[in-house]
Amino acid sequence: MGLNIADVSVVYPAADGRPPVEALRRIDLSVERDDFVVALGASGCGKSTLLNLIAGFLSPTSGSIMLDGRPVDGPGADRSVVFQKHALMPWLDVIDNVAFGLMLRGLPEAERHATAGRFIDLLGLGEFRRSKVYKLSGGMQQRVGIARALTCDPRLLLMDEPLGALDALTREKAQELILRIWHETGKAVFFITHSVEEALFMGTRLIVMSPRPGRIAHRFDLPFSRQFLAGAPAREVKASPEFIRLREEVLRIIFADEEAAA
Ligand SMILES: Nc1ncnc2c1ncn2[C@@H]1O[C@H](COP(=O)(O)OP(=O)(O)OP(=O)(O)O)[C@@H](O)[C@H]1O
Repeated sequence: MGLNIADVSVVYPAADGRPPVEALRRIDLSVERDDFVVALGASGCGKSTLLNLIAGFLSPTSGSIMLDGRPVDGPGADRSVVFQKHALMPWLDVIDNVAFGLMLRGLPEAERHATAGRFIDLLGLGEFRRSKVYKLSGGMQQRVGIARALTCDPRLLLMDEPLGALDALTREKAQELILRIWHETGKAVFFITHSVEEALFMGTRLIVMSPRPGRIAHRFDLPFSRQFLAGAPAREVKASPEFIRLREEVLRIIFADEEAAA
């Protein structure tokens, strides 16, 4: 069970005089419950295309995508997406932003506020429930976006560079928070980042993609998030010899792709 992507290719058709783009070629990937799969790779290697396929925003040109044994043929409540730009509604307060998906499902206010409140507390935003989101910092707004995604109780959380716009310190704190929440809620996660350090720290599995055509070029099983969740300080994990060795190995792969593309 879980997500199963089998032999998936995507070709964007020719448009406006531009030739077709083979964005993904023959992708095989499974994401099980409790997996935290991170996708990393040079710009244009198809990471967002892959996420959009899983979200059901896009259909594959060939191949199949199954979630819990059923074909993915459009967006669904079993998947939630968190983007770098959080697309919150600035005129609503935190709780109504977080409860928005539940409102669309027709749940009564008391019920949706009770559920939303649990995730607001989990994300450390309890005292800001009634604040308008435009008054919050970028990091807090991103936490509102994550709480909103979790409130819909998806099987799979899809995150497209969710921390890319945050400053370094807030980003590290947010990484740790997301790992704790992942651990507590047992969600499967598919996470895109451009940061090698973030990818290594957060994933249980890492796929490194290569461009033209987009494909999975390398796969790694990672121990670091579990070391952190078992009590090791994050900076200590990120400074360990094994972490640094893998970081250099992955950086070499990505630099080689960037140079080949230049
Ligand atoms: N709607 C589209 N029509 C045509 N080509 C597209 C479309 N969307 C993406 N592409 C092309 O498909 C390839 C993969 O794009 P995609 O955005 O999935 O890569 P990415 O790895 O997410 O890139 P980045 O890291 O820059 O966000 C790129 O060559 C891109 O230009």
